[in-house]
Amino acid sequence: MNADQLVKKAIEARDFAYAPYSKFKVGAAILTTNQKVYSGCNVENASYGLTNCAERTAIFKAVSEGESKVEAIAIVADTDGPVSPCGACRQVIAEFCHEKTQIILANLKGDVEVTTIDRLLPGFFASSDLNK
Ligand SMILES: O=c1ccn([C@H]2C[C@H](O)[C@@H](CO)O2)c(=O)[nH]1
Ligand SMILES: [Zn+2]
Repeated sequence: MNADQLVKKAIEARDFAYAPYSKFKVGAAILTTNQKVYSGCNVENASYGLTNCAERTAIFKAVSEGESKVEAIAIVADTDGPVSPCGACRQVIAEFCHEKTQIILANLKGDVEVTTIDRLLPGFFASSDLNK
């Protein structure tokens, strides 16, 4: 599964976004080190703060099925440039990625930026920071 294919999966997942409040639909798809693919969309709630972003939906689906090593993640929204994941999702991605995990930021126009967690969230809090 290459980057283009993963973006396509994210676009497909975006169609399932439950975003009646913001109307801002987001899709995500991840490829695990075992070559499994999991996708997700944002899921909003009338109690707005309970909203779950697309990236976290996809990652939580994978982890809850025993796949917790992310090799690549694609995120897509209808933005001017490649979508920018929120801070909470950056921290969750950091938990399950490695330093070379491809983080593919895209939009519906076909703009694509491939980046890494060190660029998205420098100095992220990690398990190595615990118990010091
Ligand atoms: O990277 C992002 C940014 C926002 N959202 C969702 C949360 C909310 O449902 C809507 C507007 O913030 O977009 C995501 O799913 N991923
Ligand atoms: Zn988020």
